[in-house]
Amino acid sequence: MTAVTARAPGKINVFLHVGDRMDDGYHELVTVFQALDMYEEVTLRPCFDQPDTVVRNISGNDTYPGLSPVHAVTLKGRFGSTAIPLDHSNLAVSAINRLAAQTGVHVPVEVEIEKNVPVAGGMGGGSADAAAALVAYAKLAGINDPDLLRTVGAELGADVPFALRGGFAVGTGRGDELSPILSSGEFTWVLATSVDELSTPVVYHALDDLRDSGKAPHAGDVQTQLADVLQAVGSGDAHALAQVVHNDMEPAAFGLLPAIAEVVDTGRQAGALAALMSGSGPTVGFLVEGATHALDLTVLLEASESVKHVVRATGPACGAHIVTPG
Ligand SMILES: C[C@@](CO)(OP(=O)(O)O)[C@H](O)COP(=O)(O)OP(=O)(O)OC[C@H]1O[C@@H](n2ccc(N)nc2=O)[C@H](O)[C@@H]1O
Ligand SMILES: Nc1ncnc2c1ncn2[C@@H]1O[C@H](COP(=O)(O)OP(=O)(O)O)[C@@H](O)[C@H]1O
Repeated sequence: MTAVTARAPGKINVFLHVGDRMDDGYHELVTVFQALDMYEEVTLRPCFDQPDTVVRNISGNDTYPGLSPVHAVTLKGRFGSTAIPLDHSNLAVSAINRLAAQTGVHVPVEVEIEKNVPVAGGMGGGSADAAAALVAYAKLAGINDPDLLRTVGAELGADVPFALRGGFAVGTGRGDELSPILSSGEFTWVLATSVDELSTPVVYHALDDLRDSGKAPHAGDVQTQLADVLQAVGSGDAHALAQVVHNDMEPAAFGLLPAIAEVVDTGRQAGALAALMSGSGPTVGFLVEGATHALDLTVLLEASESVKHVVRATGPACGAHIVTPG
């Protein structure tokens, strides 16, 4: 049995409408995801040579009382030096634990995660780690059940089903109920990551507070806006999409981190077709016309003190898939 590598994409929400908080604490979303060609890569190396008696359940929690198939976790890649958990709460480890527990198939592995999506930036890097780990473990363990991967993915996080699917899709419910959208074109983004991080639940709570205190409007009817977004996506025209991108979380995130609004202004003044915070932020995506436009904008954004990295990406990109063996 040889090593298996799978990739899963980061994302930007080109449209993010946040409904009111539901009884389970989650918010009902109507979002349009676009997968970007920045991929997390998860490699699983079987390690049968290590005797079972020394296998430790690195999950060490009550949910998976059995031994975890995961012996070790390492990180690499452009964003691999960022602090993320390497225990049972790592989303790739959690994905493997859940899939092994659900299927009863236990293949001992070492996990390597190559992080190419900015961490805690609203671009779904952790969700992509989970999606890639699910696909890689399924391949290694001979589990041929896409529905099970989707179910386990949704248990791990609302964004995981989209990382599995990729492309363009409307997400409803928690964002995990997906309907694919056809698009005829390719869109180019320049993404400015922040020197600061934002926690997703903190931004959702801040939006609730703004709404409860009357400082932000409660969610209204979304159908017309959504129809416009679907038409723009279908046209493949970046100028058309630029007119309709929208993110309800922006006022909450800008309140928590005013530097995001400054970065948005910098990109707008530099001629971006549109400026849009990705998900719960703080990464800002700028829609551009193509490579030359992207380069000009990159130079200007790199001069901003609030910007950590500037990354170019195009979408739509494909969902989680096996890279090796072919
Ligand atoms: C905001 C979005 C937009 O795509 O993306 P990110 O900014 O995280 O990338 C998502 O809704 C994030 O999805 P994901 O990060 O997978 O969320 P989860 O792990 O399931 O949930 C983390 C927390 O976010 C809040 N949450 C998440 C989804 C949702 N529809 N309503 C919520 O209120 C809840 O407080 C939950 O406890
Ligand atoms: N593989 C992972 N396992 C567990 N946590 C992760 C993983 N990758 C990132 N994180 C953590 O999850 C949180 C959200 O990160 P991430 O998924 O990158 O961003 P976002 O939710 O904003 O799209 C951060 O606290 C980050 O440190």
